[in-house]
Amino acid sequence: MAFVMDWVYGALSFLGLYQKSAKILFLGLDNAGKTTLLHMLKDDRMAIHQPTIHPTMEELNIGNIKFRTFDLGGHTQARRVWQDYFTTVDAVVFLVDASAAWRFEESATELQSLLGSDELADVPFLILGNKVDIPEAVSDEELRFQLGLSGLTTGQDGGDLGGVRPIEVFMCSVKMRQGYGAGFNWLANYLS
Ligand SMILES: Nc1nc2c(ncn2[C@@H]2O[C@H](COP(=O)(O)OP(=O)(O)OP(=O)(O)O)[C@@H](O)[C@H]2O)c(=O)[nH]1
Ligand SMILES: [Mg+2]
Repeated sequence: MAFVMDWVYGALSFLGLYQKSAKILFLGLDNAGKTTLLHMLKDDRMAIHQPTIHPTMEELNIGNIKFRTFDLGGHTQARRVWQDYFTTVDAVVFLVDASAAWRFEESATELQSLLGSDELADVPFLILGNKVDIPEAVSDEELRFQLGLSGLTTGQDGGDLGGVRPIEVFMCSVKMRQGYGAGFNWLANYLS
């Protein structure tokens, strides 16, 4: 909880300087935890959600800063509309269920196609390996390897990359309120 609040205030002071509203897409396969994360950020509680069928826009208004988040469904048919949301995106948060090894290949395919998209060429990607509370969840290194990200990530310290597109993996458990705060803190470094 403290971590999330740290992120909120950290990101706010950062974004506040620039009077910006950030448009953030939450993407990833169905069942990865996108809607759960969004509502944890919004309401700070774990709610049960139906699979997302229709794209949902949520505005997180904190202070005078507006975060516009787009939660898109992850099942195969819903993925077709992802690209309709790519214009003027400030960041992509891509969730992966780190405990579902049988879906890593499918997840890697979707992620690599997003990374290769012209419209998202300069957009920072925060990749969250979710559900580390489940014993079957793989390690950070294993997930990077499975997603084809070995050697492509830019470092968790959030430093200046001299124009290289920021990509990083953070392991987390939305359920346990762990790990994603650090990920958003990292991302805030690259929202200008
Ligand atoms: N154990 C565990 N379960 C989680 C965690 N985060 C989400 N879940 C569960 O994962 C399931 C799917 O979560 P959703 O948030 O609906 O997933 P989604 O990515 O929005 O899925 P779609 O809307 O179908 O694309 C739910 O049963 C959540 O309770 C976590 O950190 N740990
Ligand atoms: Mg959903």
